[in-house]
Amino acid sequence: MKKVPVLEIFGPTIQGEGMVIGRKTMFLRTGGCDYRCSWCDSAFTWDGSQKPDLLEASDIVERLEMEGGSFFNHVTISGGNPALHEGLGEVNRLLQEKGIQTAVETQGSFWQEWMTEIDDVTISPKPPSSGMKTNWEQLDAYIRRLKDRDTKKVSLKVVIFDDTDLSYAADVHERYPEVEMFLQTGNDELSTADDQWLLSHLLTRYEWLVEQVLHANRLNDVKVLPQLHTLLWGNKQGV
Ligand SMILES: C[S@@+](CC[C@H](N)C(=O)[O-])C[C@H]1O[C@@H](n2cnc3c(N)ncnc32)[C@H](O)[C@@H]1O
Ligand SMILES: Nc1nc2[nH]cc(C(=O)O)c2c(=O)[nH]1
Ligand code: SF4
Ligand SMILES: [Mg+2]
Repeated sequence: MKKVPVLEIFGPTIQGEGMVIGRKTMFLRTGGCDYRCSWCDSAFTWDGSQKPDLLEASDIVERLEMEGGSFFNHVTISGGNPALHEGLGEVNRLLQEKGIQTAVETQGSFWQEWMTEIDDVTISPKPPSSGMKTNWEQLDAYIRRLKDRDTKKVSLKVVIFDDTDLSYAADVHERYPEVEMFLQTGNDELSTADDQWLLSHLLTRYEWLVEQVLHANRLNDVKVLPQLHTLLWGNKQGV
């Protein structure tokens, strides 16, 4: 079995973003990413500042159960880019065998067959402010393979920092009108420890984003969200 580089396991907490926002969940965060987003809030997964543990699927599930006890039935797999790791297929299988639902967060740049088995897939293509480029044909194929699954769901989530990002989000929405779409406030203050100040700063940015969407006729069928966990706990890791 292929081992998985694990950066952190934490929870239960609430899912702070996107399609299952507010849901009680555990987090499994893998190490390594094929992107280098300028504003990545999880750069510790790829910049060498923190070292992952290489773990077997059964050990990962054991650690989730040690951390979460009997207080969870949902696990969110994030990173880094979890889609770099074949071994997560076995983790997903073991969790679902126990009746635990699964979600994944990925930018959609790498494919794994286990992706089709995940209950809630969030694909988060990166807008111009990130400095990354979208491969549209690759994204087309990704969404095609995920959107017609029976009881399992897929959504798109674009983080917005400025007007150019908004226009990119409208392009994404027009290309995949049938996929549920979320716009998320970008956090441009990743190093402050002043939670009260950050809260009001991010709420102001959320209000700006809402205003923009209200007046954008290419964005009539989207949901606009803040990162709830950042409002509650600031830039703290592992929450
Ligand atoms: C850290 S990424 C890990 C999963 C995957 N690499 C991805 O980008 O989708 C998880 C989510 O956090 C978002 N994110 C990263 N940095 C952010 C920031 N500074 N403000 C708001 N959202 C951010 C990403 O766009 C993504 O939707
Ligand atoms: N509570 C909480 N919700 C989240 N949603 C997406 C996260 C991520 O880093 O992928 C995240 C996270 O790190 N914490
Ligand atoms: S794709 Fe995700 S983890 Fe990778 S650099 Fe961008 S935000 Fe960070
Ligand atoms: Mg995060």
